[in-house]
Amino acid sequence: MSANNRPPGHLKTYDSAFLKACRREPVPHTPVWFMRQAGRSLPEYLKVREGIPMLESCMRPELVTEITLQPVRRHKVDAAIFFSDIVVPLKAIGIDLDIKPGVGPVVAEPIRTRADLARLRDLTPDDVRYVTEAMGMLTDELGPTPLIGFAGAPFTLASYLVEGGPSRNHENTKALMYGDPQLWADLLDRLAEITSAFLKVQIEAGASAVQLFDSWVGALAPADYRRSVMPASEKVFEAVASYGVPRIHFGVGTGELLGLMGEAGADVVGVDWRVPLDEAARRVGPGKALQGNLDPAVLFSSREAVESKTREVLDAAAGLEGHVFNLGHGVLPTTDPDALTRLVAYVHEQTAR
Ligand SMILES: Cc1c2[nH]c(c1CCC(=O)O)Cc1[nH]c(c(CCC(=O)O)c1C)Cc1[nH]c(c(CCC(=O)O)c1C)Cc1[nH]c(c(C)c1CCC(=O)O)C2
Repeated sequence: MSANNRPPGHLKTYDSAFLKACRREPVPHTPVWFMRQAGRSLPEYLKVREGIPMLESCMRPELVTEITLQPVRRHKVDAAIFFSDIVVPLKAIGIDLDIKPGVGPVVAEPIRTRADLARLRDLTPDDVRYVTEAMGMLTDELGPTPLIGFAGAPFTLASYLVEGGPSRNHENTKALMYGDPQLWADLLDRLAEITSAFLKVQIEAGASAVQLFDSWVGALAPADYRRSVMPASEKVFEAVASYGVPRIHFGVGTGELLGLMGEAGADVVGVDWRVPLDEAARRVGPGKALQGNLDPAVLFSSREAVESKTREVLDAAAGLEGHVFNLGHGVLPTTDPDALTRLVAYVHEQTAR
């Protein structure tokens, strides 16, 4: 895509360290952002969210704008992540679900039969006008700081829909995947359509990059991933390829899947803390940047320990084509926000070129 037909948000942010690292170009310093950087670790977040249910807060553009900007102001991270949730597009097409505090998304009537599939209708931009509106406000406020859009990947969304809520073993999901491969494929294909439409809305509203969260796909063996999940994730990446914005792909416990997750169509592969980044680069192969991968629990230890574990991540990343510093999963709710602010400064200082 040439410079003059890039989406507006992308144009202002094109030369940011974050987008350069995603494109594997030289950077002034290693860019940093944190999954779940907006949220319960920040007192200013708890204050503005008081009395407002999670899903409702995602539908109020002024509030979404404020919450998205909070960690950028406080920590000086190199990118903002849009404040929303992976279940927002499902809610928007009429699925009866809620996000229960301390639990996660809960679906009133799980999707398990062919008849249930009919409840997953297409998502149109009109269904999520509040997203377009919030992103417009945000890209104005953020100026040269990139805004990351995101969506849940088909497998992770299917897990919530089929189980009816969070699950340790994904037994109902796997029962469907192994027991009725055609219904499973049709379900994932439906979710790929919805996810693609949701990402397109965000890119057109000004997102400079998108992240596909396949948080729970690490529960699968590589052969099952390749056969039963990868085609749907590939469809999502393909659907947004022509925009030319970096596509990030992340999951937890995905050491054995990193190569395939890159192959699915990502420009940047997110890595949790279990695989060092140099080893992850060997698994992913050339032509992709990596994102990660400090253990979020490290932030509960001493300042010296945080710095030494961060140094380990930076050393392992030294030979990478492109590196975006992040945690290996989301910020834990009781993290000291000052530890995050110090971490951003430390990575910037250690990698200044
Ligand atoms: C699996 C998943 C979900 N949601 C998301 C994922 C993928 C990322 C991951 O692997 O963690 C993605 C997500 N959810 C949220 C964001 C906002 C942007 C950011 O990263 O700062 C993002 C990117 C806000 C949120 N989403 C949620 C919160 C907490 C709700 C609150 O503050 O009341 C936030 C800030 C709720 C939620 N929503 C979900 C869970 C598991 C929870 C936590 C439940 C709990 O422990 O209370 C589903």
